[in-house]
Amino acid sequence: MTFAIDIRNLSLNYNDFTALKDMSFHLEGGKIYGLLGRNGAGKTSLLSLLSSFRKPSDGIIKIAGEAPFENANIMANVAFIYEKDYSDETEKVKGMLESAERYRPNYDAEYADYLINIFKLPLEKPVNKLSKGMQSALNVTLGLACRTPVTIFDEAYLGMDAPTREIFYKELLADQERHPRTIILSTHLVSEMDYLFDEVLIIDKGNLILHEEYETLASKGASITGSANTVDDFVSIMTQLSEQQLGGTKSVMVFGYLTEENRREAKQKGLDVGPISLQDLFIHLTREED
Ligand SMILES: Nc1ncnc2c1ncn2[C@@H]1O[C@H](COP(=O)(O)OP(=O)(O)OP(=O)(O)O)[C@@H](O)[C@H]1O
Repeated sequence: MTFAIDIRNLSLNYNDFTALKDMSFHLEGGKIYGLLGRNGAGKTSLLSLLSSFRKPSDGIIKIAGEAPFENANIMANVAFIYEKDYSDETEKVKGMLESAERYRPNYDAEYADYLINIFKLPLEKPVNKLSKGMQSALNVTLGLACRTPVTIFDEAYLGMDAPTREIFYKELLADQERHPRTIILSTHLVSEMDYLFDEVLIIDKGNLILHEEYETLASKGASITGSANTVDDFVSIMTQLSEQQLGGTKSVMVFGYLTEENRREAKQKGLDVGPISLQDLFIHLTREED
């Protein structure tokens, strides 16, 4: 089951500080959405609104056509997985799984056992005695096994080592294939996780500055390299993200779709056209002006 998400003119204020500004977007659901932004951009603020942890200051949130705040029907179908403080959590891993099974209608106990096994989590250990990475693996296990129509992972990998993160990514893709839902992943590990995303949203200082399909985005930028004058001439009408020059050779990153004709022209002029990564785009789109 997948739920669509509709956000219209959404704002969130913390007293006199505006964390989210007049944000609007639509997620049709059934996909993996990557949510990117610099520190303090507003990712957790947005996700906590979607998860009904907070009420918007202004604007409308609709999940499956309904406002989620204090709406038990919607809240049971949205899971928000984030780095919780488990220092006082004396419940055993086993007990946490049992609570999830009681509360979440789509919970798959067999799949949870499988994940506990591959993450090597001890069922009989109290949660506050687990290492940080193990606590994250438990969170991810609950997030995946609950199979909620909207599942939100807010930097859920924190503390996990690289092999454990790999297991998480692999399981996420495999389970999404079997049981498509609306998954939102907020992350700073852009180059490590970009292949997971169907669509990408970038937030900067409380504004949504980009929402694109990952495939479109990947073809939307390019690096143009060659002799400085020729490069300057070629990119003069394009949106330029950054440039580097070494002697007479220059490389400019541009944002925007290059047509077949553009590419032919570049080739004729002896210019190299290379891809740019989502990480490059992200860095340049959210760079502070000097
Ligand atoms: N409870 C709060 N009271 C006041 N300001 C807050 C509160 N929570 C967040 N903020 C502010 O709102 C802005 C957005 O914070 P948020 O946690 O949503 O950012 P983020 O994109 O998740 O950042 P990070 O990547 O560092 O986790 C920041 O300037 C932050 O200081």
